Formats: sequence, C-alpha cells, structure tokens
Amino acid sequence: MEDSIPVPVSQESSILASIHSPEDLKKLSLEDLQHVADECRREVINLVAQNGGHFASSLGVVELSVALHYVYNSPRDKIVWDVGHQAYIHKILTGRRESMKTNRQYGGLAGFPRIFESPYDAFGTGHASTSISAAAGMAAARDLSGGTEKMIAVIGDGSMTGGMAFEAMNHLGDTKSDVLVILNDNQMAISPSTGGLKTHLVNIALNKTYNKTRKFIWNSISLLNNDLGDTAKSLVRKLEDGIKAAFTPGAFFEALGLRYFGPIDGHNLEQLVKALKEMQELPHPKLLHVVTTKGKGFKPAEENQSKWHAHNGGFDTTTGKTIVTAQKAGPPKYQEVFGETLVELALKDPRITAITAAMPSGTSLDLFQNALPNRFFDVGIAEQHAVTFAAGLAIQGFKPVCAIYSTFLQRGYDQIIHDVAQQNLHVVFAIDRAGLVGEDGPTHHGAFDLSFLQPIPNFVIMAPSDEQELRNMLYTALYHVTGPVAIRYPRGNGTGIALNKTLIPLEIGKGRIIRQGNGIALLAAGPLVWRALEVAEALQKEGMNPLVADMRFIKPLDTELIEEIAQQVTHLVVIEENSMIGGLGSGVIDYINSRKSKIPVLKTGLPDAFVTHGSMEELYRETGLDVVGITKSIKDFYPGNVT
Ligand SMILES: Cc1ncc(C[n+]2csc(CCOP(=O)(O)OP(=O)(O)O)c2C)c(N)n1
Ligand SMILES: CC(=O)[C@@H](O)[C@H](O)COP(=O)(O)O
Ligand SMILES: [Mg+2]
Repeated sequence: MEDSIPVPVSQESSILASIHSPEDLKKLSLEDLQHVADECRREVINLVAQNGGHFASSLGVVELSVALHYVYNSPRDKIVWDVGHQAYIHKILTGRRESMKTNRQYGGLAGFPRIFESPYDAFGTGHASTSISAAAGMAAARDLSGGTEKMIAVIGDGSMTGGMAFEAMNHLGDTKSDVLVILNDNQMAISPSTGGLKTHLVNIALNKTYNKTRKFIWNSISLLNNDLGDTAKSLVRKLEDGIKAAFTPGAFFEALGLRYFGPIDGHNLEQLVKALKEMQELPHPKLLHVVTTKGKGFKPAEENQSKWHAHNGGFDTTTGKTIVTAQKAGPPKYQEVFGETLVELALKDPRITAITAAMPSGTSLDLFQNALPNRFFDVGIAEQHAVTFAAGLAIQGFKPVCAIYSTFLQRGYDQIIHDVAQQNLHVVFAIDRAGLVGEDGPTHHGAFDLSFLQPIPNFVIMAPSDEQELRNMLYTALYHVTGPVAIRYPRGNGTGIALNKTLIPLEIGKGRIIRQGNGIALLAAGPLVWRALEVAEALQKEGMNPLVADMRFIKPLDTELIEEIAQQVTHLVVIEENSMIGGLGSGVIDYINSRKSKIPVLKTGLPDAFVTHGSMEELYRETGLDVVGITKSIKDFYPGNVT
C-alpha cells in the first residue's frame, strides 16, 4: 500500500461486495486480499466523511484486520479488540458492511464491538486495556472445557500502558494459556503515547542488531514447526532464547511469560499472514509486535494523527478539507474554559499541577501542557495511577488537578477512596463528560460519578450551570476547600455567558433560587438548571408556577435551602443527568426522609439501564430528560394547579 490516497472503487470492480463473512475472504489470493484491504480503507474514509466516527485507528489496522479474518476462524476463534474504536474493518468484514452506514446513530450499529450486535464481536469494549484479561479468561474457560479455539487480543501501544494489560500478561505467565496478544504499535494514543513503554517499543523498532538477528530467529521458529528431532529443536530454541535475551528488548514481555515476536510491518499483508499462521501453531501465550501508522492511507490523517483520531464528518475524502457549510462558532466548550482558567491560575501559583490519563486534547489540558510543561503530567491510559499520583503530589503540598472523563474515573474508584479521601487530601477532580455523551454510547456516558462519589466521606461535589460558574468553582476548589473536591461538567459547549475576569469563590454547600414560584419546586444542578427553567415555563402554560433552584453543590447538600423551599411548596422534583440511583435526587430524598414532615419527591434523571448511543436530542428524548419528557413526568406526579 503506497502512501497515496486509494482511488475510489467502482461497484463493478468491488471484491468487497462479495465478502459477506470472513469465510469469503479465505477463498481469495493474496493479491485479492490486498484489493479487499484497499476497498475497506476507502470505505472507512467514505463512511467517516459522511457520518463521523473514530477514524485514524481503523485506517491503521486495515491490513491487520483483513489478515486476522483471513487466517483465523472467527466467530469460533475469538478476537477481542481493545477499546474497539479501531473495529470498523472488522465490522465491515463480518457481515455489517451495509449497516455501517448507521454507525453510531440512534438505533444503528454501535461505534464499538458489542456482543449483542454480532457473534463476531467476541467481547464488548470501549474502555482501554481490557482485551488481554478478557482473552485470558476466555482461554481459561476453553482450557477447562477442552476446547481448541484460539483467543486473540488486539491492543494498541496506548492501551498497553494501562495497568490491567500488565496484570493480564503477568497472569498469563502462570496459566500459560494459548493466547495471542497483538500489540498494534503506532506510537500514538489519541495524542502521542507517553512513558517508558513507548521508548521501549521505539527502541525495539529501531534496534538494528535485533533486526538483523530477527530474521534468523524467525527462521528458527519456522524450523520448529518442521520435523526436527527433539534435540535439534531444543538446541534451536536455546539458541533463539539466548539471542533474544541478548538482543531483544521484547525480553520484557518474555519476562512476564509471553514469547515475543516481531516487530513486523503491519501494512504488509504477506508478512502479516505469514506471521499469523506461525502464531496459530504456537500453543502458549505470545505477543506479536506489529508496527503500523495511525491514519494510514489518508494523508491528512497520517500528518495529524491526533486531530483525525475521530472526526465529526463532513470532510472531502481526498483532501480532508471540511466541506460542510461554515457553522457559526458556538459558545466556548466547558473544556476550553476549564483549561484556560487552570492555566490562568497556575501561572500565579506554582503549587498547581495538572494530570491527565492520555486525554490532553479532550480535556483541554493541552493548554496547560503548552504553558507549563513541567507541571503537566500525562500518565498514559492509567486512571488508577493518575489518582494516586495526584494523592502523592497533594500530600507533598502541591495542588493537583486531575482531569478525567467521568466514565474513565470509574477505573480509579478505590484510589479515590483509599488514597485520596481517607487521607482527606486536597485533590481536585475535574470530572469531564459528566452526563450523556451522545454517539459513543453506553461505555462512555458519564452516568455514575455522582452515585459513586456521593457516599465517600470528606468529598465536596459541585456542578456548574455555565462556564463562568465553572471558573468560579475551579477557583473555589483550589482555594476554599482543603480535602477532595470534584467538579462535574458535560461534554461540549457552554451557555455562551460572558466570562468575568474576576473569579468569585462560592460558599461551600450553598445553592440559589433562580425562579421564584409556589406549589412545586424543581431542584437541579449543572446546565440542567436551564432545562428546569424551560420546564417551568412550559408548566406555567399549564397553570403551574414552579420554583427553580440551582443546587450548585451535590455534597454538601444545601439543606437550609431545601428547608426554605419546603416552606413554599408541597412537592419537590429533582432533575439531574446522572443515574437516578445515588445522585442528587437520592441525596434530596435521604434528607427529606430524615425530617419529621415528609414531602413527595419526584426524581428525574438517567434510568437504571445502560443508555444507548445516538444524538443528545435523541437520548434525552429516550430517557425522558428533554423538556417534553420532564414536563410530562411532573404533570403525572403533581396534580395541583395553584394559580
Ligand atoms: C480507560 C480508558 N481511558 C481512556 C480512554 C480514551 N481513549 C480511547 S482510544 C485512546 C487511545 C488508544 O491508543 P491505542 O491503544 O494505542 O490505539 P490507537 O488509537 O493508537 O490505535 C484513549 C486514550 C479509553 N477508551 N479508556
Ligand atoms: C474511543 C475513546 O474512548 C475516545 O476516542 C472517545 O471516544 C473520545 O471521546 P470525546 O470525543 O468525548 O473526547
Ligand atoms: Mg496507538
């Protein structure tokens, strides 16, 4: 595959059109396989240009996906795609070519592998670093039941930085199960990969001495499959091990118990097919190191891999230029305001440090990285470490701000409790992507952070209703709290409120009434307070006059404000974008139940179910969290018409 962009494929010449399952691939010559790969690449470019989605990672594994489905027998053999954002070719080759047009759309295919979607999706993914554990578990099940199917984990170099991946490899060293780990090394996570492992892998790829001996080692392995006598086999193996130990940086993986092979060119189908066939014959844990280019075959993506990790769609399939009609620039994103405010504060305070787990651009901490590189830490896809690392900084008197997506913070739960909260350490958690996130779907919605943080003693939890509040809350968290503190805010644009240069500290645990009313009160936090206002307007048309409060703090809850409101209304409604179990609504009900006189409380929020993928509007409608849905729930709950 040359560097140029593949030419469009006409329907008549399409071999891909004849591929309905991996079985169809197996009849093809290597040359035709290459055509399939080229067509797949073109198809992904067209698909993402049309509808958006994850992009550069799938382009990087085109040949690998084709080779895997050519050599292995999925769904009998199980291929686990780590994160799964690179599985578009896999989906195209496993009978979902047509339906890929609905990728990430409401009611359509998911953007990640899902066991409910296809028998070819051996294990659901979305979060990083799970594939080796899953494959190891499946291999143990196979071994216990006397099966012979193969287990393959395909994991990127970024995802390989996650602790789980090492835990799984270490365990494989004991079980010695037949698992193939394919390390897809493109030296990128979403941003450039970080850490010692990255350097290690670069060294492997660059190690000339090793590359010279590699051919010899490879030939030795091939020899092992031939009819050599036992003594000769053991001699070759010893020789191979000796050479590897001396020259192979892959000895690191070997030390954990996986035999290391590679690196090989992940865009060379012939090499891939040969290597995979060899791997099929080896009955123990092994790692095949495959070197690829993220965005391969689409120049703009190769040249700016971070930008093209994912795309909203609407670009020219040759030049990559945006072709959608220019949209008016919306209000700044919460993330941008967060990043800018943190830099503003850190420039004045050398104690402030910033931590991301491989999401510098998504969280806008790249602003901090550029401004204050010494105090910026990208720890890799390692949320657990990020949290305890922050605790370490805090205990030494620094002010760490740990910006992690709500869904990924789930990884760091014990660290939050054990390392941060129990020691009452001043770590600021900037919880990004709190609430629904849209097209990424159930693996990525930030549905649980309030539920998992609220029970933890010592925590202060706030939710800004707009960007200025976010600025003020960040300031408050850094200078008016002494223990663990979380600020949760959603993905995307703020309200467009004019930003005030002056930062005003908020009184901890104090909310505010933003609409006076009677009969019924709507309590919300975060940007949903504006929806609560819309609901109040809608209800007013029905003869009601709801009071609306912005609670600002989920913990400590403003019980004085609730008491004040309780004097004016007979019914309370909580509106929140978190699971209804354990969120603000639960906090309010717990408080009401602790009083002598009870008030009926209606909770609206995310259901006790995993919310699907789709546009935010569709998901709000589905969960009843749009204005119409909330209004209807309130009308069913509150019979009173007090005007
Ligand atoms: C636990 C977790 N943290 C963060 C992410 C966000 N994320 C998705 S893909 C990705 C980079 C993955 O890099 P790599 O595994 O090398 O795959 P590549 O995109 O390079 O193919 C990150 C950080 C995630 N999905 N899961
Ligand atoms: C696969 C993955 O986990 C990320 O690429 C994620 O989709 C990023 O989400 P945002 O677009 O919200 O940054
Ligand atoms: Mg990578």
